[in-house]
Amino acid sequence: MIPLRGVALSSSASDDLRSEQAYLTTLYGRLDSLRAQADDRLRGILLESGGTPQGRTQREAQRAHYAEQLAQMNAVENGLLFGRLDFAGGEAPLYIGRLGLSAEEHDRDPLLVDWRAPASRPFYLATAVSPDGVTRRRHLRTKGRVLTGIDDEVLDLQDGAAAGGREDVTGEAALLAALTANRTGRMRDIVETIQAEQDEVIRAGLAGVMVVQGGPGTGKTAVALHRAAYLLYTYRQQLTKQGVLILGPNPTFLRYISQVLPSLAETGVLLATLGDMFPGVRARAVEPSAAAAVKGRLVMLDVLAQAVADRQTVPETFAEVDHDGYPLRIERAVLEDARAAARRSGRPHNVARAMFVTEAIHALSLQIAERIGTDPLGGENLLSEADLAETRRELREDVDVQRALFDFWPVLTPRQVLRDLLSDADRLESAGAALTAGERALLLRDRDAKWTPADVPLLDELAELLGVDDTLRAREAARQRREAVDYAEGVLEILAGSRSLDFEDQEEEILSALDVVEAGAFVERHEVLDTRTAAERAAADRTWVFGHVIVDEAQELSPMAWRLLMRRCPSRSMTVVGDVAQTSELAGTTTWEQVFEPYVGQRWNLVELTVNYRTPSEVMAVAADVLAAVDPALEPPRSVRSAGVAPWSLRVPAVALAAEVIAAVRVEAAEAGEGRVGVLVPEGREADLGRALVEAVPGAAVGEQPDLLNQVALMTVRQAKGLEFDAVVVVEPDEIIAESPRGLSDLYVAVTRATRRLGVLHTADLPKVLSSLA
Ligand SMILES: Nc1ncnc2c1ncn2[C@@H]1O[C@H](COP(=O)(O)OP(=O)(O)OP(=O)(O)O)[C@@H](O)[C@H]1O
Repeated sequence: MIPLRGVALSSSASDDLRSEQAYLTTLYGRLDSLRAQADDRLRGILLESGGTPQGRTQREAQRAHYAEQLAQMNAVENGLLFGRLDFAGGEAPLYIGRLGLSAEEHDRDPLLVDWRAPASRPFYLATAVSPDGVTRRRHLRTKGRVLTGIDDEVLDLQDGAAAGGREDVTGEAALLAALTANRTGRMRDIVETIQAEQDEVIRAGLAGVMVVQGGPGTGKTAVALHRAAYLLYTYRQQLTKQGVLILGPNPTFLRYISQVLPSLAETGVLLATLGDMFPGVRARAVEPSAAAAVKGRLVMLDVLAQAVADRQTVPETFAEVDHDGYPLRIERAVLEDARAAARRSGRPHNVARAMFVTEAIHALSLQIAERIGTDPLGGENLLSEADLAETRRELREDVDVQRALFDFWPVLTPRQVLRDLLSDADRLESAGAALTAGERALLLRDRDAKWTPADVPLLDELAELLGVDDTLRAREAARQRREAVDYAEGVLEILAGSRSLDFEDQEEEILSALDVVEAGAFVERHEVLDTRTAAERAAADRTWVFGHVIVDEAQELSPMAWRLLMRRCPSRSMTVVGDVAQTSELAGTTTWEQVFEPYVGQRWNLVELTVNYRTPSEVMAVAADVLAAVDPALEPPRSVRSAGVAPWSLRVPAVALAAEVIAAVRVEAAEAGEGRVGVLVPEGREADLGRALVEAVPGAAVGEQPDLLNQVALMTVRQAKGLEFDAVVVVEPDEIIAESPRGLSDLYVAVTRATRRLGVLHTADLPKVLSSLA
């Protein structure tokens, strides 16, 4: 590192700084002029109006293009340039940054190469042993538009060894600076210091399922996000249209990672939790994990199919309706036949309904024919085919008949079926024969209970089982269009009216809007163009098929949740990152084979990340004991650094626990300085300790969605999934273990959240797995 101030610089170092600063200034100059150009063009487009529908579509596409360009250029204002490669043999150096820039359009020698371009790859991969033609890798540090420092790595075996460079990391100084910086409550991008094993994952091809297994802190989340940016850059056309989905474990986590893609100038990605995956539902309620576990099992497929079948009913013996002044008996057998025919069609419930109605009406029309058309002389029925058709039409239009048939085979929505099922013990018993009585009891809840994330795959499955009757959809679309045309006719009438006022004393014929356009065409011209991005449209459409799906903390997803995701990604172009040692959810997985075998057989790739960038070695030594208890076969990831601070534990009297938590938070907050402190507690203590903490430390973040921007946040381990803090205080580890059959994994998650300091507060004996802290 060459500091700018404080230490006298050698003349060559200060020359370097001066010339790199000059280059940086040139880059910003170019960025400014491109930004001004895009801004001008955008303004021009916004001022235009009218034109043909095609013209408007083109204009809209241009508007979106320039708006995106501007957003991208604004996003890279900070950290535009961060690297330089020098090559052997006098080749011109390459500058690497967040965006590609050329002096002129289509210039072959770029001023700045996008970090995702193939040419940038040696910046992440070249080593002294395998330099790939690179003689020097330079990290350039900037603040705003000012260069603040330079780190050089000479990729020469001898010089590298002399400088004590490590072979296992690239850009060591820049990496350590990033890893030891205070946390801010928002994840930062790692584009300047991506490591070789991470780069392999980020730049893997688009096709197929790639599973990235790695212990805590190995950068799985970071890699997943950078991979999204890489894929969007490399396969832009395809992915901009279809969109990329990133699924994270909870809203707090999504907020935590929300800045990373925008800082990489990518915004077209849908970030969602499982609870967001059914449009119109924001499933946020918390339920006992045992209930979620039942909902996550594939046995629910039978339960749901039966719940739908149970809505297709028949009367005990018959039902009677009034038709055309006569009582009409609808026999059980008629409905049974109609039901059997509709079920045999194999169509979803709402689609098969039309067949049920047709069959029932056909049978009823024969019944009527028998009553009124029987030939007293014993000949053929007196009603002609046309009479029968007329009878069927009358039956079809008879509101009483319609209502009766609706009751026996109603149009259903997923929400209605699931709500009815989960709030009615009888329905549950009937549909849930495949469950035990205990499991059914776990599912039973109030009718007005709020949706939980585990409900979402069930809603999605029901949507498949129920289907949408296209004739109903077409009827609704036709109705909307009729309304629009009526409205347009109204508008055109007003125009016609104004003509007679304005021009009544003029001789020549003046064409009004009404003369040149009929209402239908008028509607077409004024239909609103869908200007939403693929991500926005995908969020609103349950059947949207994504170009690529990235799943984080994937070990937590249940088999039912995987079904939902696979439906959203029939191409199976997926990146799945997780750690089977950290699984908390009872319905989650502890082996990846189990997840993918049913969908892709053996056709998935497993990549492992092995270096822990988050947790220092002192903390990781504690975590390794916990991991050994989870599964002795699992290897802890290797810490890339030590923090020089020993983890601590403190036994406190039970009555003083809250006071001790507060005291520990104060000490840790002082130690953390600008950094963040996380207090991780058992679920059973969250409310009480949260209350006590907020009273003593105003502004501390607690509750369902703690705001991580606060310096101190208290939460359960489940909420802390994927997060990190400079200092972590784990409270009552034995209770964390006891709270769940996966309690040891939860404790493993808890002790691996710290980037610097770890402390444990306990009132009972320390659990054996933490005995190294005693
Ligand atoms: N190459 C890198 N350069 C700089 N920082 C990195 C790098 N790789 C990872 N990190 C940092 O290490 C920390 C851990 O990364 P991340 O959260 O992605 O790990 P993870 O594997 O998802 O962990 P967990 O399984 O605990 O959720 C983050 O602060 C991340 O920014």
